Amino acid sequence: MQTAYKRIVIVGGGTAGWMTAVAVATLLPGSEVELVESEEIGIVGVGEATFPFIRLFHERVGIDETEFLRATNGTFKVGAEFRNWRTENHHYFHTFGNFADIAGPTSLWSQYRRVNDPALGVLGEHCLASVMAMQGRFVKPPSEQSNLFTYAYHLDAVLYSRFLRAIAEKRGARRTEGRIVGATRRADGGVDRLKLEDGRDVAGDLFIDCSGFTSLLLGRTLEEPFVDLSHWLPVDRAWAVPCEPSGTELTPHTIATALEGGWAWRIPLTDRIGNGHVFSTRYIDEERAREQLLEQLEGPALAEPRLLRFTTGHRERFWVHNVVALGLSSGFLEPLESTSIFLIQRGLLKMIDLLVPGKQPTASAVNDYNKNMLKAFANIRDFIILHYCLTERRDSQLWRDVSSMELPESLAFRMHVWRQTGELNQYKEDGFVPESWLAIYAGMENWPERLDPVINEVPFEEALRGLHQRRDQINAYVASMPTHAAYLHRVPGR
Ligand SMILES: Cc1cc2nc3c(=O)[nH]c(=O)nc-3n(C[C@H](O)[C@H](O)[C@H](O)COP(=O)(O)OP(=O)(O)OC[C@H]3O[C@@H](n4cnc5c(N)ncnc54)[C@H](O)[C@@H]3O)c2cc1C
Repeated sequence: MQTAYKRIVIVGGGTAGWMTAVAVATLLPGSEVELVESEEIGIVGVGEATFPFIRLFHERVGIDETEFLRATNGTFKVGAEFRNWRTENHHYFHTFGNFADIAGPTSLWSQYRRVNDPALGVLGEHCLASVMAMQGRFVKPPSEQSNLFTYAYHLDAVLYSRFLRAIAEKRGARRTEGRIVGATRRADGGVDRLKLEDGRDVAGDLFIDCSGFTSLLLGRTLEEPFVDLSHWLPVDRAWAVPCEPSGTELTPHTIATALEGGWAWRIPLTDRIGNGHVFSTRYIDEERAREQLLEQLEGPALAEPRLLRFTTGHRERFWVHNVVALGLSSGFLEPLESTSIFLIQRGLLKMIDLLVPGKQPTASAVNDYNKNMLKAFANIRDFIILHYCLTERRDSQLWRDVSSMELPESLAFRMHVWRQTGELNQYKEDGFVPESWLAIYAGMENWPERLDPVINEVPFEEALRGLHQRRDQINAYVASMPTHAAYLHRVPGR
């Protein structure tokens, strides 16, 4: 049985558009799927570091990992390394791993703080995935111990769109080439049909707006207001350029290096390194930002750097009438934690779950969808701001401003609770798990003012021995793993 929306039209063929086409063609059998895109306009073509949710998405839509890695020159990602964020020459890891217990008498971080033994190194050395990143090694978690850590990927964004397109078309999605110049509305305010430049019309029952920053339907046609977040997330430009790999170790993680007016990314693929400098024109001009990026490259540039312009923020609502926006058309919160593709996949699967066959989603279900997406954006917004506001750098205006700015109330409250009580379970929600918040707090050396006395239930010597043992076990396990490059060579067809 098909859903109330027989004809589903997708506007745009970037990562968001083709992911949507695959999901709709696979999970909503009986729907007619048409994707309209303009080759002349092209796609944003960045977005190459991901979040572990991508694996769940691939599983739901039946995408095979080996085929995906081969098609996208993909590599594995266990997290990110943050360089120079707290102070210059300081670095830490935020990986998709755990730190054993995070509350109660055996809380690992609390015992680590309590025993205060310099020989134990930084807290990251007690997290398996972070040690894998530090040593450039990778294996998938054993299936019986999948709670040890999880992983995501780095991918070539252009190849990923192509790969998804081939799958979507094979599963019945139809592609229409053409530039959309407008849309006609129904009596209830929804969209009736798209108008193409050459005079053709594309009619639909449900329109998924994946048109990128132009937000053709939700922004331009329906005029849904934009919530500007640039007072908290001031970056507004990025230079992006691939370069040849230098022959150094293929890291199983992204690197984000803080600079004078923003930060630079390094994303390793099997054939090249993706680089970018995300910056704010309030603090550095475009030319200087371009120079800083080129100075950082570890190998010859493979193209001219490309400039991307954006404003951080999102639409007030994401699903209005018969239009749902996914991807950049719905909003963008800067790429520091690789959350944009995650938000697309999350919104997409939630939308599909609401399209119950034979029923129109109720107004309250749509309302819940909007609230839920708003919350997801707010949580990620807070998590990204955390990386900036804890800085101890005062060497340029960007760092002076972000370290003294007024924070969103939700974040200020969380940070207060952490400092006062060491409580992390308040972070149990979609997206970033408590361990992620702990990784940033620990990495930035931001600790609670006192430790919960309950940890004294464990004798001091026992706690100290336990920490040393765990660290030794992690080191021995990681030493037995292949390097990330060697592991990738085992992917068939490489
Ligand atoms: C600097 C930067 C770095 C990023 N890094 C990451 C990252 O590491 N990880 C991550 O998860 N995300 C990242 N993102 C976000 C990520 O790039 C996007 O979420 C992802 O690529 C999806 O883009 P999209 O499909 O929404 O838009 P686009 O790729 O821009 O696609 C828009 C589509 O709409 C079509 N279109 C637009 N107007 C018309 C028209 N008038 N007629 C017909 N067709 C039209 C275009 O042709 C295109 O096909 C980054 C973004 C930026 C800007």
